[in-house]
Amino acid sequence: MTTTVSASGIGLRYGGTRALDDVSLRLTTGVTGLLGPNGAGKTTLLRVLATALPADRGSFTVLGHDPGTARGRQEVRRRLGYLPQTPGFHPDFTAFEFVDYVAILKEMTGRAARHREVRRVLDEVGLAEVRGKRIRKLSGGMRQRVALGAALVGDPGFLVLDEPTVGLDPEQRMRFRELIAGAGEGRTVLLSTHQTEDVAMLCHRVLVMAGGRVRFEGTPAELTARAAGRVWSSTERDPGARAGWRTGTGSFRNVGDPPDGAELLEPTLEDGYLLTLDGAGTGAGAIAGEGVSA
Ligand SMILES: Nc1ncnc2c1ncn2[C@@H]1O[C@H](COP(=O)(O)OP(=O)(O)OP(=O)(O)O)[C@@H](O)[C@H]1O
Repeated sequence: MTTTVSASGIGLRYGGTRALDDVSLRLTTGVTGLLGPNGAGKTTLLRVLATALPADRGSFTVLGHDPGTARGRQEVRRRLGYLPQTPGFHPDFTAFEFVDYVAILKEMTGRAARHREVRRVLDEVGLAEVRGKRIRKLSGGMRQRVALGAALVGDPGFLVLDEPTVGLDPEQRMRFRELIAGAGEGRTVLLSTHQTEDVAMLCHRVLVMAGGRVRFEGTPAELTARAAGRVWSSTERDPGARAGWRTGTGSFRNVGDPPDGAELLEPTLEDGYLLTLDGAGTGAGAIAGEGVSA
């Protein structure tokens, strides 16, 4: 598959904090998931790729354009849709007014064509009926859809979504996943999330970051396969497990290095993710702390 976005050796520090450390990646058309614990550098990476924050070192290209030059940056921005972690809504705007405002910022100056585009994206995210409602009157799920609609203005080839499903209930999340999957048809989408199910259900590729570095890049199946033979069931908590918890059936589910003769279980993507963090030497404490119950 053709590479649409590629980055090489990206580094960025905030004072003494190394937020990105030699990050290289390649994206192709479709939805790529970006997983990582709090503070891994996900938002920083997305902001760099969205040209909202300049990196200290390294380079990247988006759809053949190099944002290292003023001209290239403008070309990248024209092809970019960005849904930030906290979209800056004005709550008294209607959904239509907000998306229209974003369309103006995206250089759409012709009023009639712009309004057609605003109606098109609000339709695409299923908000045609409520486009005249004020944003403060909309549910959290609808607000996120307004933000996605705004990101889709101008039909961008590269869509950057920073934790768009956070705080949504399961039904809204499912609805949002459908929209992201639709948006990923023919587009390059980079989706930062803490939800491993988002990645398992939506993504054709996944990146795992920890401590500012990319720790894994591959398919969801390859990430899951990292936990093959490393998840097992036991009646008592296994002290050798990296993480273990009592499940609803009363038995323990353990992740780590199983003892001989252990009853192995089918791994999930989350197991592969946890073991990847453990291998990175950055997540072991968190994994044990969160996962183990006596
Ligand atoms: N504006 C800032 N000034 C100083 N340090 C920052 C700033 N933004 C982020 N950091 C630090 O940089 C590191 C990476 O943060 P970043 O927000 O990119 O991580 P993240 O993976 O998106 O985390 P989360 O999942 O919590 O959103 C963290 O150590 C964070 O505390």
